[in-house]
Amino acid sequence: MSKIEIANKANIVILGAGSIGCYLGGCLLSIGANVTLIGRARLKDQIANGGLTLTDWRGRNTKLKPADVNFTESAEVMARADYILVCVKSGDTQEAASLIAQYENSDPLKDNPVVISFQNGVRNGRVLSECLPNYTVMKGMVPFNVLGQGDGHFHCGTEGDLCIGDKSGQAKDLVGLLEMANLPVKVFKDLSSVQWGKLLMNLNNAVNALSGRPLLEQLNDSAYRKVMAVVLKEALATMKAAGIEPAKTGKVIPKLMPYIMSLPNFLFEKVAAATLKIDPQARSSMYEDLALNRKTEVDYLNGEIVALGEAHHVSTPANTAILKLIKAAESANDGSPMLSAAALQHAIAVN
Ligand SMILES: NC(=O)C1=CN([C@@H]2O[C@H](COP(=O)(O)OP(=O)(O)OC[C@H]3O[C@@H](n4cnc5c(N)ncnc54)[C@H](OP(=O)(O)O)[C@@H]3O)[C@@H](O)[C@H]2O)C=CC1
Ligand SMILES: CC(C)(CO)C(=O)C(=O)O
Repeated sequence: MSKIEIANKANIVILGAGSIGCYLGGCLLSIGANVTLIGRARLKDQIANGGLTLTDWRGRNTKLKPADVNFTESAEVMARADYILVCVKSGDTQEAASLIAQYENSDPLKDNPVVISFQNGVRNGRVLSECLPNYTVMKGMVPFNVLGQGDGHFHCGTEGDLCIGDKSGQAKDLVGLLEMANLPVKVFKDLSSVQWGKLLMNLNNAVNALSGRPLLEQLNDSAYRKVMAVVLKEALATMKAAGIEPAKTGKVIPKLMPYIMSLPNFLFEKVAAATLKIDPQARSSMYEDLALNRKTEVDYLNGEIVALGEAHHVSTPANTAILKLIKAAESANDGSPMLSAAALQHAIAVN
């Protein structure tokens, strides 16, 4: 079967059309794949008015007309899906799973759809599997950053290949389509170590959100990096105690990450020049959550490290402090607190 035939055949549903959902779904739509986005009215209206625009740091500039984007608020389309890409925030996974379950065995001629979690954190795949025992559930990992720019425009500001844990080859058609849409995919038998590796990178989400700075500016500041070095050291210690081996998901091997973060600027620039392909405007998804007064995923990122530390008797004061600062920012409902690196160092007791 040709890729175009596959494109016409596989029925792909994106559950949670936000930054990642619209970007993945929009890229797939741009090659003619059969995709429906399930999301909220506010985005439906934006897309109905001006369509969907996808840009990236390499110069992608894809514009989809309103009529070319199948966007719905109704979950009913899942009854006919071959693939469901779960792109909601971690706190909404349980509800997403319940919605999917409502359409179990809808089509007597087809198997239940393959469900793939394209979410951060290490729990979502498990939550979906537990709620959907009669489905094939796969873990996915999105390495790049996507930020909504308003008016149905989503910009991808960093590089990296998508990853999928697929031991049965059932994601083959989807992988073919993603690659055709210029979204390269690495397929693994088991994605757990990749997810723990990505979690290490995502520990910067909170620091970035608290700083209120673009990622590049924050990472180029040695004082913010010093905070990250401590956060990462703690995380690596908890993982070691738990027998978890995080995979390298960026260009640096995990155990070197705290050392790279501790380098002075002139050395960091040399070492990181090849690794920091970050658009000057890119920010973490947690920054976006604070800016839009939404609940963040901190419980599934730094909170995961705190929980792992508790379970394995490793103290995690820096991650605990960061977790508290994010919770305080969530309660304040006033966007990023724009904390200086000195304030963060003080909070996590770095001297
Ligand atoms: N943005 C990024 O750069 C990256 C994000 N990720 C991960 O990807 C996942 C998605 O993140 P992101 O795209 O930023 O999140 P967004 O908040 O931008 O998108 C999720 C969307 O799903 C909607 N939603 C939630 N539940 C439902 C539902 N039951 N039915 C329909 N729509 C629903 C949300 O609406 P509402 O807000 O109203 O609930 C929101 O619009 C997260 O786990 C994140 O960590 C990974 C790599 C990079
Ligand atoms: C791509 C990255 C690491 C950017 O911070 C991310 O996963 C996020 O923003 O949630």
